[in-house]
Amino acid sequence: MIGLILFCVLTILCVIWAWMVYVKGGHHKLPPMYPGLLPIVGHMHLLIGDGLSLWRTAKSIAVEAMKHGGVVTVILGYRVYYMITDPEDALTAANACLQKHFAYDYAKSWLGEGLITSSGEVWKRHRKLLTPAFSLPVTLNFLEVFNSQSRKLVDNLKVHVANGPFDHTVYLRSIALETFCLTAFGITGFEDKNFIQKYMHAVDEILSIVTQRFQKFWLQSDTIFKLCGLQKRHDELAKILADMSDKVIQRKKLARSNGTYTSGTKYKPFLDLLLELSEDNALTDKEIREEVDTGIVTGFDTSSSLLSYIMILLGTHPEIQDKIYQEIKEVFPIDRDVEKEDLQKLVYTEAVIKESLRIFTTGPVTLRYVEKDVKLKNYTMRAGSQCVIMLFGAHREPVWGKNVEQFRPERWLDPGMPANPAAFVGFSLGKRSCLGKTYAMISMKATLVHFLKRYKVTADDSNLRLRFDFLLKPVSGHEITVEERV
Ligand code: HEM
Repeated sequence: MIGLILFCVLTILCVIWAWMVYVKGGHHKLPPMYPGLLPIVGHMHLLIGDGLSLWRTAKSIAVEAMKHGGVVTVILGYRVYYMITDPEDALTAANACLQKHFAYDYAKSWLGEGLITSSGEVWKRHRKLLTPAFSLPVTLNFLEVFNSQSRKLVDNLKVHVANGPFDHTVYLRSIALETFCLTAFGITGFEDKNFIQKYMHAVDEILSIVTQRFQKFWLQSDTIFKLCGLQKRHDELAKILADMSDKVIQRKKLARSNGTYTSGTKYKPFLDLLLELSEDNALTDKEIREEVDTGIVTGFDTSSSLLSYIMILLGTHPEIQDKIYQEIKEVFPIDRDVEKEDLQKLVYTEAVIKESLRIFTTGPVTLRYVEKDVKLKNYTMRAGSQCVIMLFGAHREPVWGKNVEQFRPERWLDPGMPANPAAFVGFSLGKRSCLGKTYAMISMKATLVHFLKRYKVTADDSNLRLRFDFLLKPVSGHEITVEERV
C-alpha cells in the first residue's frame, strides 16, 4: 500500500516537473540536453561535491556546449539554464539579460545595491554615475600606489629567495586588498592600524559563506541557512564590514563639511570621488558604502588570482619569461617606477596578461535571469529561465584556432586574432562588463614589472588543481620558487 502511494506521488511529481520544464516555460525548442538528466532533481545531483568537482562539471558542460554549436541545456530542479559558450550568443545574452541570477542576492545584505549585485534602474543609474570614477585618468592617479605596493610585495617575497617552493597567493591577496583599500579609502582614513587586516579577514569569511550558499543548494533555503548558524555569522560580518567603511565615510564627510578636509594623498581616492557625487544628492551614504565595498570585493581577488596564474605560467614557460623580461629591461634600463608613458610600450606584457586570462579565466562565468524571450542564433531563450555565460568556455571556442589550451602570448601580437573580438571575455562582455578593467590592467602591469625585474620564477602548471567558487581558485600545485636576478 505504502509502495503504491509512493509510486503515485512520484509519478505526479514527475508529471508536474516535466510540465514545468518542457511546457510551462514556453513553446521554444530547448538546446541539446546535457547528459545525466534525472526527473524532479534535473542535473542538481551534478552540483554535489566540492569546488574541485564543480569545476570538473563546469568544464564538461562547456565541452558539451562546444560540441553542439555553443549552447546546451541544464535543468536544476525545475529551472531551465541555457549554458552558453558561443561568442555571438554570449554577447546577445549578455546585452539582453541585464538582471542577475538570484544567487547574487546572497551577497545583498553586505553589498546591497552595489554594481555587481543590483539590477534594473538602480544598476543603470549607478553604472552611469560610477563609470567616470573608473576612467583612465582617474586610474593613472593611482600609479604611485601601484608602484609602492608592488615594491612592497617584491620585498615581502625576499624571504623565499632560494628557499624552495612557497604559496605566493597569500602574498598577492594581501597586497591586492591593501592596494584596493588604499585607492578606495585613502591612506589617512585609518585610525586603526590593523584596519586592512581586519577588513580582509571579514571579507574572506563572508565570501566563503556566500560561496557555500551558492554551491550547497540546501543552504538556499532561508530556514536551513538560519538553523545552521550561517545566517547569524553572515549578518555579523556584514555589520562589521559596513561599520568599518561607514566610519571612514563619516569622518571624511565631517572633515569636508567643516572645511578641514584634505585627502592627504597626491591621488584622489575612489571614496572621495563618490563623496563629491553625494554632494549633488546623486548617491546616499548607504549607496556610497555599498559601492566602495563592491569595488574592493570585485577587484582584489580577481586581480590577485590572475597575477598568481601569470607567475605560474611564466615559471612553467621560461622562454616566455625571458621574452617578457627582455621587454621590461628595454623599457626600464634603470630601476625606476612605472610611469604613464611606459604603459603602452609594454606590448608583450599585455599579451601575457591577456593570454593568461584566456587560459585561466579568473571570473569564469556570469549568471543572468532571462526576463523576456531572447533570440540566439539557433534557439530562443524562454522568459523566466536562467542563463550562464561560460566565459572560460568562450576562450576555447574554434575562433581561437588550434591548440587553444596552449599558453601562447604571441597569438595576441597577430592583429587578426581573435577573429571575433567578442571571443575575449575575460572581463565579461556587453553592457555589464567589468568596470575595473583599466585599473586591473595597469595595476597588474606595475606588479609584473617590479616582480620580474627582481626575480626569476619557476613553477610547474602540470600539478595545478583548481576549484570553482564564483572565482577560479588554485587548490594545490600552485607553489612557485623565486631566485634573485643578477
Ligand atoms: C583581473 C582582474 C579582473 C577580472 C578578471 C574581472 C572580471 C570581471 C567579470 C568576469 C565581471 C562580471 C561578473 C559577473 O557578471 O558576475 C566583472 C564585473 C565587475 N568588475 Fe571586474 N574584474 C577584474 C578586476 C576588477 C577591478 C580591479 C575592479 C574595480 C576596481 C572591478 C570592478 C568590477 C565591477 C564594479 C563589476 C560589475 C559591473 C556591472 O555589473 O556593471 N573588476 N569583472
